[in-house]
Amino acid sequence: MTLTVDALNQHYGSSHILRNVSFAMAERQCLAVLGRNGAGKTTLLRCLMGLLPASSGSIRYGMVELAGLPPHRRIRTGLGYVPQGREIFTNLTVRQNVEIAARATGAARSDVDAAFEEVVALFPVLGEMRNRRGGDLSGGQQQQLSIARALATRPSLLILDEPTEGIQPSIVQRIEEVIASLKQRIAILLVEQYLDFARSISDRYVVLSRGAVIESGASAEMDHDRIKSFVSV
Ligand SMILES: Nc1ncnc2c1ncn2[C@@H]1O[C@H](COP(=O)(O)OP(=O)(O)OP(=O)(O)O)[C@@H](O)[C@H]1O
Repeated sequence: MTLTVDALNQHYGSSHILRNVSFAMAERQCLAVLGRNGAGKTTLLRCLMGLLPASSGSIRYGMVELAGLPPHRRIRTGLGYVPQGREIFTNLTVRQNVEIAARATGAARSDVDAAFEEVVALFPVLGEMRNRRGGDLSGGQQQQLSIARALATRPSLLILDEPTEGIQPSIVQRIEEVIASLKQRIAILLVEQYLDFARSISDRYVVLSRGAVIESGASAEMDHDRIKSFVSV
């Protein structure tokens, strides 16, 4: 299914944050969203998920208009979300975190077991830690759990907000491998500070600056130095 964002605007009070943001991404495509801190990337993702109300504009996924739908309905249409800062349930076990996500999409018990085994195949550490509380995991393990939880809803479009931010290098590599392995099976919308990874994994990119799309194109044709000048502080 195609995601089509058209003339999306968002305000925090009187601050106009997203300004007529428009882009489209095809089924199974990977889109990198680039931009400096404060450019509006997280705000864009939260609007896509329905966690923040957009002021105007359209977000269509396939035939469904998402604008106005609550987050759980967007998840049912196929959107999965890995928020910045992970936001796992710290008092629940690893297994319960995944289970809650799987059940949110109406999965039966056997599907929940299958969903858990699938994410353990991607992130073996989560199998070893299945009975630990989320809050007792390291930051990198929590990030893996956050990705696992999003995958347990079986998304056709996975939206990730800086999944490798502040994570130790060995785990960054595992996370990058998993994202790469998902590519071409599902669509991926990735906010990523590491330009090299963003460029290598994505098919297309958009650059946000002060809440507006100022550049977009095919990642293979990305001019590294030019884009770097847009995204570095
Ligand atoms: N709750 C809020 N109330 C008011 N303004 C906000 C709020 N959250 C974010 N903003 C402002 O909206 C703008 C966009 O922020 P956003 O977090 O979307 O940027 P970002 O590109 O994701 O940056 P970062 O990489 O730092 O997360 C910033 O100017 C920020 O100060």
